[in-house]
Amino acid sequence: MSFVGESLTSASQLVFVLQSPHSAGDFLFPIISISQPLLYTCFDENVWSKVLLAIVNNRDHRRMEALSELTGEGYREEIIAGNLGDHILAEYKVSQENLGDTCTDDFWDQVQRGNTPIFDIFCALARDLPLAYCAIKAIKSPSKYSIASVAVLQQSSTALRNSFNSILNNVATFQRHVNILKELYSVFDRKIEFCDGDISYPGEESRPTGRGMGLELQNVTFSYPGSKTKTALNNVSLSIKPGQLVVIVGANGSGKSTMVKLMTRLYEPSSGTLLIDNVAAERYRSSSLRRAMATLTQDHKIYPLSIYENISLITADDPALVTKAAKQGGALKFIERLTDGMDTILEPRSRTFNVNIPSDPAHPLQKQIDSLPKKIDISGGEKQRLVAARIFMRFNMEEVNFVAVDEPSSALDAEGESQLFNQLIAERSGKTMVFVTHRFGHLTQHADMIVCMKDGALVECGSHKDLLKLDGEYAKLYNIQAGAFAVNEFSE
Ligand SMILES: Nc1ncnc2c1ncn2[C@@H]1O[C@H](COP(=O)(O)OP(=O)(O)OP(=O)(O)O)[C@@H](O)[C@H]1O
Repeated sequence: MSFVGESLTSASQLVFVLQSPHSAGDFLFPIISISQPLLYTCFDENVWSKVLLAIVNNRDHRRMEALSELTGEGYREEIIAGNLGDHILAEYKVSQENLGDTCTDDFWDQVQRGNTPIFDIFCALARDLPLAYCAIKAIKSPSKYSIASVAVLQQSSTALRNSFNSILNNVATFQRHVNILKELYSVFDRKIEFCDGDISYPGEESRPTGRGMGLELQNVTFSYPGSKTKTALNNVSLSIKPGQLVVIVGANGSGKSTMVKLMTRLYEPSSGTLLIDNVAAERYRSSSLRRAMATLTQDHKIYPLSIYENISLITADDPALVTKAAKQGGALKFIERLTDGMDTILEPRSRTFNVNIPSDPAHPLQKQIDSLPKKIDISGGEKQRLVAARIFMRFNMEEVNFVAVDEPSSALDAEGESQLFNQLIAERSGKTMVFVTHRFGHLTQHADMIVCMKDGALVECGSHKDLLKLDGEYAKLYNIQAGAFAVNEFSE
């Protein structure tokens, strides 16, 4: 309908121009009038009218994109806890240097820049050609063009108004750009609320502890930023001795993960104190403290890098160590099944731009699209094994003496879970370990201490036997799980 409407409008305008007393019989004028659209149609290099596929295949550029994605919200806690910031930055710089002068601008910007302004200048001139034509005619025969000259004047004033408008728009755009620049530089004025200490861990002041880390929470209360009324932890005091295996249990939302986040210094207590090896935690330089910690949580993500780097990113580039960690995490079998093994990128970042490509699978560009690297799906449990391998990589390092494991086994099968826990326990060689779990069977009976949480408070603390005798919250949770097995046995 729109096409028909436009065609009718054009035809009637053409008839009007041809019948006009000033241009009767003058075919040049209507041709001049439509010269601009004709120029565009014949000579414009318009990508939208083509069938086109553009692919970013520069390895370094793709790596830079993947690394910069790691600075996003979703990975933040993990990157901070793993002390990965500097490493990612260094890797990014290497790729940036490899990239050299290669342009990284968006595809459309590059196409735009490829056009010289000459064509646009011709088109702009063509737009004003009818006006110039009328003016020349009016000068040549003033008596004939007295009314037309008024029209010309009116058109000139319209043109003047348009150009003035564009100047004002430019001023507004300029102001907007100045504001964006100001915002950019205001980053330097941001106050960092997290206070970093100035002694390294293990420092001279921290007690020599062998291989484990001693942690003590003294009357710790914590509310998440933004939730002013609800406290996630309420006046919690707990002492974990170097080398102890501690299991934290409790109902959903009782504050278990929060406690681990405070111990690993992802958050600071709102009040109360955290002592690490008898020294206030905030006195340590956080990077040195985190080098001594390894955390495995349920939220760990797969990085958009190769499997090898997913395991080794944090530490050394040593294939033997990476294979050992993959084995310990229970990931080696499924990695070996993948065509590219350790080099597989599970979630590759590929940038493509396609225009007007028919969905016909036989079309050559459609075949190209199909041959691009795709996301390789692995199961939730396999992902968790991969993340576990990453933690083993850190775990195997001499300097790590505190390991926090926050319910990483939700997607693991029973065998995978028991292997993971057994490996961690067997190889802990004196490291302090804190496990958060809902499944009691494997861990609580090995634990030196069980901490039972309820509504943000520490309600019970002791060994499995002690807490069962107490017949309180822990016994209630334990009996629910034990009862489930009893019912199953009975029904069989
Ligand atoms: N990022 C957050 N912002 C605000 N509130 C939060 C945040 N994370 C947790 N909370 C709240 O803090 C309380 C304790 O949460 P936490 O995750 O520590 O519980 P949990 O015992 O680990 O639970 P689950 O067993 O479900 O993992 C909950 O009430 C929860 O809603």
